Order: sequence, then structure tokens, then C-alpha cells
Amino acid sequence: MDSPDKTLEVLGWKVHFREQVTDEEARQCHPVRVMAVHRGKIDVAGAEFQRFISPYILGAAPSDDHPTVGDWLLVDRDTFQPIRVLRRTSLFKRRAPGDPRKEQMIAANVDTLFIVASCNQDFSVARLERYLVLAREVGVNPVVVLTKTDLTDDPEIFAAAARAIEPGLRVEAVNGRDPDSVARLAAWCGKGETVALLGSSGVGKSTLVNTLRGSDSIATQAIRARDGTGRHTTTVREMHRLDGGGWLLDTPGMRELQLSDAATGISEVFDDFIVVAQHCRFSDCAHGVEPGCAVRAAIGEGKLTTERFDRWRKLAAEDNVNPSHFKTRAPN
Ligand SMILES: Nc1nc2c(ncn2[C@@H]2O[C@H](COP(=O)(O)OP(=O)(O)OP(=O)(O)O)[C@@H](O)[C@H]2O)c(=O)[nH]1
Ligand SMILES: [Zn+2]
Repeated sequence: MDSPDKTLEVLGWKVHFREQVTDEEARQCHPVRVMAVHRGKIDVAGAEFQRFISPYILGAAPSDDHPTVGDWLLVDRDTFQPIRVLRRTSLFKRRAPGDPRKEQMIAANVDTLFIVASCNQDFSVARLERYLVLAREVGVNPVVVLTKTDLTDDPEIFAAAARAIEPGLRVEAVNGRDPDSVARLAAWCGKGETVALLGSSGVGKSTLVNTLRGSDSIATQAIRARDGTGRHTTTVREMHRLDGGGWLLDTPGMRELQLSDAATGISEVFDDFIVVAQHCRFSDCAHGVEPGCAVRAAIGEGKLTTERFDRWRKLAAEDNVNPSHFKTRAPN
């Protein structure tokens, strides 16, 4: 597969996937992307076709990878039987409702995660930090999107607070209803790029999706009018085409995602604390009243802030799967 087909590129085919395909597989298989997952069948698109096929990989154990929306899959050229799932760039998953031991896959191969918040009283740095931790865990590039700029006199105050969370964090402020304003997000929504959105209820995710899609096909209004709760529900797991040539993954589970075992993500978002804490006198320092605490010292010198320290501690405490990661070194 030396020159990936243009059609595949439109679907999001990248070097990362092409490199995984052996010469023999290239002769015997088609790479296809899972566009939608239905009960008992998946909708896949390849270089010159789109069709429903069986989701079952012959000989796969229940614990093996099975295809989810966004996945790249190799299928037999003649039978369209799925052969294997290509290694993902990112995977959103959650504990299965009703069975915490099981994991449920939500979406694969998302390039960019739009973390959506609004420029009003709902804005919360702590919440943004939680979503950033999640993005790190999943392996997607996070972009903070601040909506409702038209409802505030000074969106820059919100943007500055978001940018202060970590160096280099991309923050874009938009009026979600205005296509010209939402065009700021075009860089991440171009040909073959896959995006997903996260954010709390009412921040403007559906509005943004509609503007990005250039249509009103995820109609907030109709659903709202019917159930009156203001809740918007998407019922199928599928990829949606964006105006700019990209893809949007907006599956039901996506919006309900919670932080679960975000240990790795927390240490990346708070790596400045982790680095300083390595200089605490005691390896199990709780950064409270211990003598020789480097974290307290850095806060005293104004190098670290109390606000972030509190958020770090809070997030770490919530991570009940692996509470020990608040300590910065493994116990000897
Ligand atoms: N003025 C203004 N209103 C907006 C903007 N974005 C969204 N809204 C409005 O805010 C309300 C909530 O927007 P939605 O797009 O439904 O929010 P959501 O995040 O999808 O909410 P859930 O479906 O509950 O998750 C709607 O009345 C939108 O019209 C914006 O940028 N400016
Ligand atoms: Zn300490």
C-alpha cells in the first residue's frame, strides 16, 4: 500500500494505519472504516464502496478487539469477512452500565477532542481540567472551545483562564450559532480529520455540531419540543460528515463519559506538581504539614498556586481506582 487511495484519505486513512498492513494483507484485504454500528451489523466504507457487513471476526475471543465506530478494519476482498481491527490512535471507552468489570467501547480513532464550555456562570476551570485528564487518557489532542461569546462583554477573560491551565493548550472562543465564528475550528475539521465533543449539558454542543455540519440535521429543537427536558439524545453510533471534509463522532456514550481511572492523565495535566513533589523530603509526602515539603515551599514562593494544588488533590482523591498516584513515587 504505497500510495493510499485518495478516497481512503478522505475517510481518515493515515500512515499510522497503512504501516500496520502487511504485503499479504494488502493483496487479500480491503481496509474499511466503521461508519456506523447497528445491532448485529456494521456499516463500513472503503475505497470504492460502502456496505453493511457482519461485525464478527472469525476466531476472536470475547475479550479480543471487536470493531467499534471509527475503527479501521481489514476485510477479506471476496467475502467481506472482517479479518482484524487495526491498532487505534485513540479509544474512548467506559465501564459498561450494570457491569463495572466490563468495558464498553464508544469511539475509536478520534484525532481531536473539542472540550466545550460556555462563557457564563457555568464556566469551571476544575471541570475543564477533568476533561483534559480524560483527553490524555484516551490519547486525543484536546482543544478547548468556549461558546456563547456573544453573551459576554469579555470572552477573553474566560479564554485566558482556560489557557492558564497548561502551557500550549489550544483555546478557541466562538459564537456557536455563527458559522463565521465557528470557522475558527476549521483547522481540526478538514479532510479526513475526526473530531468528538465533550462538555456538560447546555454548553452548546448540539449547536456547534449543527453549525459544523452546515445543516440542522441533528435537530435540537425537534427533540426538545417533544420531551421538554432540554436533553438531546443521539441514538445511533455513527460518523457524521462535516462541512469541511472531516468527521464527527457523536455517539450516545460520548456525552456521558466520566473520569474513571485517570491516573496517567492526572500526572500529565499536573506534571509541574509531580516534578516539584519529587523534591519533598518524604517519598510519601501528603504535601500537608510534613517537614521539607517542596510543594508547600513552591506554593509559598508563588511558583505553584494553591488553587491548582487543591484541584490536583481533589482529582487525585476522586480517582479511587488507583488512589496511590497522588504520591509521586512508588512505595519502596
Ligand atoms: N447566544 C448563544 N447561544 C448559544 C450558543 N451556543 C448554544 N447556545 C444556546 O444554548 C442552548 C443550549 O445549547 P445546546 O447546543 O443544546 O447545548 P448542548 O451542550 O448540546 O446541551 P445537551 O444536549 O443538554 O448536552 C440552546 O438554547 C442554544 O441555542 C452561543 O454560542 N451563543
Ligand atoms: Zn510534599
